[in-house]
Amino acid sequence: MALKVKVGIVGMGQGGASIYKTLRSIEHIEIAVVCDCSETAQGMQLARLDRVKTLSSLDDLFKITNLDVIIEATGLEYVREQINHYKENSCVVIEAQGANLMMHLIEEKEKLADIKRLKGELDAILNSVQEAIEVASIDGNIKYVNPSFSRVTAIPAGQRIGNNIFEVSPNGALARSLRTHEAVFAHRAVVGGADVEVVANASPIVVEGKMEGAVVVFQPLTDIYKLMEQLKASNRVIDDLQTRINQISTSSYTFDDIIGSHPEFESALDLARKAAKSNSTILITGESGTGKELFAHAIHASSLRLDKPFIKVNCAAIPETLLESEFFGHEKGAFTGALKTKLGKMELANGGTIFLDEIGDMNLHLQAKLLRVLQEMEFERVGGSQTIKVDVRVIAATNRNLLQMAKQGDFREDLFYRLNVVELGLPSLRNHKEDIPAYVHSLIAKFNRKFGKHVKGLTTKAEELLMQYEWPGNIRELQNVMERAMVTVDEEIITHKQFLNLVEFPQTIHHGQIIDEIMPIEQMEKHLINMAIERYGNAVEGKKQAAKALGISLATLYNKLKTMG
Ligand SMILES: Nc1ncnc2c1ncn2[C@@H]1O[C@H](COP(=O)(O)OP(=O)(O)OP(=O)(O)O)[C@@H](O)[C@H]1O
Repeated sequence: MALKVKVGIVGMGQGGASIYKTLRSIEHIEIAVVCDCSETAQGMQLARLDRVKTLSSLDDLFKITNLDVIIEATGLEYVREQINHYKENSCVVIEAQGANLMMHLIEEKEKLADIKRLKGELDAILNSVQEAIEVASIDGNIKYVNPSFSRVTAIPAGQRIGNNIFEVSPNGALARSLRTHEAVFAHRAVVGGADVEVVANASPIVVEGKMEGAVVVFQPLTDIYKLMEQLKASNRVIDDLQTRINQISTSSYTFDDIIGSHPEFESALDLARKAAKSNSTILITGESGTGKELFAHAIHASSLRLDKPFIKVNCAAIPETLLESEFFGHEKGAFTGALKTKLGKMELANGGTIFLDEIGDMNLHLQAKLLRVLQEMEFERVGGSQTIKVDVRVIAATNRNLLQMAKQGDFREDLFYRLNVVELGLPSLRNHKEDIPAYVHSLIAKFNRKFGKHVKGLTTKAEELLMQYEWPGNIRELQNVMERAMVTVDEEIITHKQFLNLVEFPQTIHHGQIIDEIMPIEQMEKHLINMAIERYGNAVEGKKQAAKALGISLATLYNKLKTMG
């Protein structure tokens, strides 16, 4: 441990107290004793708080040995004389004036240490910043450049410092700021003495209200361009992710949402549940409204891919010209309007399931491409050359007879067999009418919630009516009819009249039955056509006979069936 200087202070009024305060913070000084004839002197109280020895008489002070220094802070002649007379020989006496000078020196030294510390910090900052910095005095004399200045301009500090900015870079931001005494922002210029184009900001350096010089901070344009490129690339990634997030959906239904216990329906459910666990491609067939999409959702939701995307593509709804790009995505500029790269549904579905609804409406060209994807799980974006590999499970659905279409050349036979690994045929509602009460029950609960009603059920006659009807639109049609009935009903029980009064609701006409309600002719026509198809069958031969029975040509029947949907 370093030896401490032992100090005693005599006179602890204002002057002595301030000397005391300065000395007590200095590490190598030990204030051994303080002395004042007044116990209440300002410095005496301070010393007592610090547990420093306090004395009220000089006689006691002289009894203390080994003091290195006595500071005389009373300013009184006789006190000084006494101290000089009685002190030990080795002890030095410093008078208050001298002590004050010493304090001043100590303070200056500490300020200097502060400045040095600040300079060290500033140096570290200036050396580490990426921007180039140059400082000049008011007459243009270059005083300082940081390491980045030399990196950007390739001019070593030694060659730059000492030059005059008005000579080496008269048009730069630094010279301008020195001339105008104002800050200069985003100034583009070529650094004098180097061939580098930069963007600079300069500011005057003002000390106590007086301008003493200026400082310039600049970056080469290439750095800025690089940053802009990086920013653009990041934005592209963000855009792609955004598009992904917007487009990715997940399945919304599970098997729990599917109602139906008729044996024919139940066996379809069984097959779907089993197929869900495998990775096989599934072709769901069935008339419109039989629940094909609902099944596709449920299959995805109980497959191993459930937390991956479920992407639906309605092949009939997308214009043929866009189908390929919707499917496989496109590169920026692949065609007019392709302003940016877009991921296709196939890529978005990666890891999950793609549901190809109305697959029978896909054109032959795309069918060929789809076949390749199914076989190799790879494709290229429209306008792109990079092959993209994916892992997608395909569920396709159609209400058309794909096999027949394949035979007529309207659908690729090889694709049909690829899709038809598991064929899941959903029965028409008229083939499992026994499930109607269960559907009705669940629909009443659903629409009670939706419309805030308290409907409890149907009259027997109303239920009979629903059971008699053939439901060409299947469960979707039943849903629509129930919704309309629920909107209009005011009672708690829906009667058959409720259904008859619904304009759109077609009435069942059995063979030989007399029509007792007036209805629009168009509606009547629909019934007759349905009746004929029902009687003679939906196959081409059946339709020929139906047309004959209705007294119209086969083409007219097809047209009418098309309009009826
Ligand atoms: N078994 C069922 N249980 C409950 N709701 C069903 C059932 N089947 C179908 N639905 C409902 O009927 C409506 C039509 O079903 P979905 O859209 O799945 O039929 P689809 O066969 O895909 O029709 P389309 O061929 O016209 O696209 C949906 O609102 C669906 O939730």
